Parts: sequence; C-alpha cells; structure tokens
Amino acid sequence: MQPLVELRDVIVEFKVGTYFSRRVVRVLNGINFKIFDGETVGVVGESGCGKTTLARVIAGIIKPSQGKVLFQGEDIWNLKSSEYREFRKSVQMIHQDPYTSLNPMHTIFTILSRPILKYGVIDKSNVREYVAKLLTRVGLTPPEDFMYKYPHQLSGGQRQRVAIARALSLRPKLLIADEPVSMIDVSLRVDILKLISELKKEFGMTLLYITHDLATLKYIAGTGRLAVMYLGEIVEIGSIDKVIENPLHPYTQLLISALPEPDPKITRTKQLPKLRSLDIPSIANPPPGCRFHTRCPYYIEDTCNKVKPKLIEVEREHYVSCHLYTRK
Ligand SMILES: Nc1ncnc2c1ncn2[C@@H]1O[C@H](COP(=O)(O)OP(=O)(O)OP(=O)(O)O)[C@@H](O)[C@H]1O
Repeated sequence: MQPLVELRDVIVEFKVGTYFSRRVVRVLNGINFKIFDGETVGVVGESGCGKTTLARVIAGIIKPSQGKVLFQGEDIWNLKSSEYREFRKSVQMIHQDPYTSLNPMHTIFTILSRPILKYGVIDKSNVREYVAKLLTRVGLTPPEDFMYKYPHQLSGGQRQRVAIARALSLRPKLLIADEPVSMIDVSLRVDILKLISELKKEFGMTLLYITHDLATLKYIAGTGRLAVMYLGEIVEIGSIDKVIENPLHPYTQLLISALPEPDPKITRTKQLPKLRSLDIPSIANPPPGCRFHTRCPYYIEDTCNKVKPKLIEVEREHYVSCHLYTRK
C-alpha cells in the first residue's frame, strides 16, 4: 500500500551561532518513516529531540537538508506550483501555542474565512454560514458570540478550538497536532483531545499527534502506531499497544516506567531502570554510536559507544534501533 507520507533518510541541519562561531546542528538524523491513510501516529520524545522539526518537515514548512519527503508518492519539493498548493491544503497543522498561532490583528471570522477563500473551498456567498458551522462543530457556540471577537478576547482553550476549526476548514487529508494541549489549562485538555479524536474519525483524516506526554497519547491515539524519538532519531516504532505492553528500546522502557500509576502504592514501590547518567546530552553535540548509550542501563562497551544501531523489525511491524536486538 502506498503511504500517504513517506520520509526517506531525512536529515535536517540548522546553521546556528554568529558569523565568527557559525556551526551546523543536525536536528533530524536520517529519519525513515511512513504514515498510512486514515491511521493515527503518535510521536513521543523529550523536549528538544526534534519532534516539531519533524512535523514541519512533513508539513512542507522546512526543506530537508538531505533526503526526501513524499506525499502520495510524490516528492513535495519537486511538485508543480498547483500541486504544491494542493499539498499545502491537504496537510494542516495545529500548533503548540494557541497564543501565537492566531493573528492578533484579525477577528476569528477573518482568521477562518481567509484560508477558505484562498483555496476556494466554498463559494464566497456561503462563507459566513461555513464559518458558523465550523465554530459550532468545535464547540464555540453560539458562533455569533465568537465570530467577531479577536484572539485576545478568548481563553487558551477557545483559541485552540479556533486553530482546530482553521485546520479543519480546508478538509485536510493529514492533520498534524503538535503538542496541542501542552499550553492549555489542565482542566480543558481532555475536552480538546476528545474533540481532535472525534474530528479525525468524522472527517476520515489521518492524524499525526506529537507529544512529550505518553499519557495523552494513549488517550488520543488508542489503536494507532507510536514512534519514539531520541535526540533527532526514531528509536522505536510499532503499534501503540505493542510498544506500551512490550517496549523494546531502553529509552521507551524508561518513558513507560515513568508514567504515573493510578494506585499510589504502586508509584511508591515502582522500580525505575537505573540510568548510567541523568544528564541528557545536547542534540547539538550528540554522543557517537547509539545516542542513548550515555544513559542506557544495558550499555555494551565498545559497541553502543561506537556503532550506530540500525532500525530493525524485532516482531511483526515493531521496529527498534538497539544493539540488544542486533546481537541476537
Ligand atoms: N530554525 C532553527 N534554527 C536553529 N535551531 C533550531 C531551529 N528549530 C529548532 N532548532 C533546534 O532544534 C532542536 C529540536 O527542536 P524541536 O522544536 O524540533 O524539538 P521538540 O522535540 O519539538 O521540542 P519541544 O517539545 O520543546 O517543542 C532544538 O535544540 C532547537 O533549539
């Protein structure tokens, strides 16, 4: 089956520093990744591991320094302008920060109607009705109470609902939600996650959900797949159930064992894997070999610190890059 999105050996490098101390930081290091039509894929990893960069590469906002990004089999950086326009319409993103993702100078009506008119989704005469429908669908009712307000007049949760309506307005094939609830009040998070998950089903979209919080991922992605990132690389990928029940990579094991337990007794007695070091290396200066070796409890001298492990299939559709499995 042709994937909706495919990343082939994607490398992203940024130039950082001033003129005299300019250097290159590799933020994505050889990503191979497929997303299939209709599925939900979660990407989890700690802050700064390259999740947003991955999302932006898939959305066509950042051009990879090397490698290819294919959408429906076509290299997005070789598309004709009309095809590129169609691609940009098909892939929509909900950003982390609802306070900066909406233009503060425009009313909600303008924010929602502009992309609709730009891409000719609906006839001009029907725009008001369409915007009202969108607002209602994302729970901003009655829509007249929100349409002519400015973003600063709304709460964080309401703004994120507007951002969801904006993404939805173009009827995208792929919705990328980049930590959509991390800056929203805890009490509102479940409602927003529920809304995204319902809309995904209702509109038959494919969903890429990015988070550093595995607990919210289980909530939204349920039966989908999960990719675990560590310092710019995917270290494990498989169905969410398999990865959570049988995490293969020591880093994934660590993430899962750190999940809060409903029973405080279990939390008190739970043994977390003993890490070699608590320091998280910088993505600007990653360790050689396996990037997790400086922290890994199962570190193998002369292998993990020297050889980069390949992502291999250990059980059906469950991939991991770790020397513990390549040696078997
Ligand atoms: N345009 C850029 N120029 C230079 N460095 C960048 C740029 N964009 C991202 N980075 C760096 O790349 C690294 C990965 O950033 P990214 O935002 O992709 O991580 P993340 O996993 O999404 O983190 P968070 O969860 O904190 O948002 C960070 O060290 C960041 O500072």
